[in-house]
Amino acid sequence: MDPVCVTIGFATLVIVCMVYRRYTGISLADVPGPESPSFIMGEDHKRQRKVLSPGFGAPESKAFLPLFKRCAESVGTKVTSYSLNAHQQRGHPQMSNKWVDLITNSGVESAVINIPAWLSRAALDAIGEAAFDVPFGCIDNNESALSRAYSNMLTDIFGSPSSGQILFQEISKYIPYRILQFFGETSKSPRILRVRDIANLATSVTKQMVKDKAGMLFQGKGSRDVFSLLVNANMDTDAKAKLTEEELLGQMRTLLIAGHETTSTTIGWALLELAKHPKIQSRLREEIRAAEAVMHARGDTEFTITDFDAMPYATAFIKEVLRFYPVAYSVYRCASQDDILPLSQPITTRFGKVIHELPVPKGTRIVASIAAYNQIKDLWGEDAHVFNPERWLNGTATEKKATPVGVYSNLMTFLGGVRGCIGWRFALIEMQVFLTEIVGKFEFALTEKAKRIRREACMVMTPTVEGEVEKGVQLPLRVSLAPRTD
Ligand code: HEM
Repeated sequence: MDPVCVTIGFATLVIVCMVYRRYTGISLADVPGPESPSFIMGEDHKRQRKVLSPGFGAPESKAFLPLFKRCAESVGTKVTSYSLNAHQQRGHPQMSNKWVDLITNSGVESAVINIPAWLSRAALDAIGEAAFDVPFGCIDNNESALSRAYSNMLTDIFGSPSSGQILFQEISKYIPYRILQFFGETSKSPRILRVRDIANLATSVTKQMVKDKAGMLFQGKGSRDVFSLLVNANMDTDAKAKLTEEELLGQMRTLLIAGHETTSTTIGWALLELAKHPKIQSRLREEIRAAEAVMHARGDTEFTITDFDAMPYATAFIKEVLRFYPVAYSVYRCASQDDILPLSQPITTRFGKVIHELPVPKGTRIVASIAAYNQIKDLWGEDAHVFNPERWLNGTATEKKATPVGVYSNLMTFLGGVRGCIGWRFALIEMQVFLTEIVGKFEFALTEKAKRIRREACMVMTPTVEGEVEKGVQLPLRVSLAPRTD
């Protein structure tokens, strides 16, 4: 079916459809926990979303800019615009500083770095501090329990399922939930064991954080992290709408997962495109350098959101990365009621009938492809299948769409409607900060393995190497220090 058909009326679908709890089997729900917003439906979802929203507004997300910068860059960054707590003021070696060490110790002025292994930990540190005000220290210690638990998590659990596993997922919808739950709790399958380990660790980490947080908030010491805002919003909510402790834990576990793997993987794909396209890389770096010069001229040492907004090429590049690599490539829904979906363009069925609307009977399971929508030629131009940031500058992608969708730039990457990504601003700022920091400092080139990178569908679109899929997430790029003329 033409992708247009899949996506027409997408926004309507999002509103009328519910997350189909068991579509992907029990394992998915068990990672963030059944009480997480991703798996809650209807009124409960509305209630949870209302309490969570104050933590993700534009000012709240912007306030994390210095923190993201610190997680991306080197020791002892001077934090200016956001008053960090004692943990956060403590400078510790961060990602790009460690890369400089690897390059200088290599003896050949460049090093092959497996990018996701670093970005995932840096993003985990960022979400730890931004969402919970807790320094996880994953960049410093890749042997920490959290680093180990999340390393290769998605490929281990969802990557390359066997025929038997696909069959099981399919028939699981006919198995009563309690039996599935029992299976989840007792199975010795390596994938289910992995889910149980992560779920247990996430529960114990989040429980401890809730305990610490409750104590601090009780003493009036809460800060501006998302969880403090969440707990405060929950306190102000009337009794009926309040979240239970289980729900609070579910929220935190969801943020841990939704908030780091998505953003770090997107940044990884961005670096791959830069390695593939040296001209795009140079142009982006030139714009970063020019913006640095402006920033230094006014006596600042850090970019502000206004600086990022004044970088048209960087903005176009990030939009193109989000279009070309929507890491959450599909969403899964089940119609909660009969509906009829109007089509903006008629389609011809297999039997030659031209139809202008699609009937969607209650119970229909829908896999809506975000990746397909983001490459519709009618919307993005004839070269929609090509990575080309220029489309955002020359008008192909910037024209006002007849049916605007999504929360950002008509892209479906963060979805839209009542279940759209709550963390999209947060993700965008994190990407701006990480990319300007690392592209300003480092140059990226392809390695032989990077020429064999494939998109692995494991809930998040992750990079693996063709012929080495069993090794999990890999994106080895050759990294050297970017030349400076100033
Ligand atoms: C590039 C980065 C990201 C992408 C592409 C992305 C994409 C998405 C998508 C497509 C959904 C809808 C999933 C569905 O309904 O099946 C979603 C939901 C969600 N995202 Fe994101 N996300 C990103 C980053 C983040 C970050 C940084 C956070 C938090 C700090 C976050 C928190 C959430 C939450 C809590 C939900 C569930 C919302 C709800 O059901 O009400 N995401 N995201």
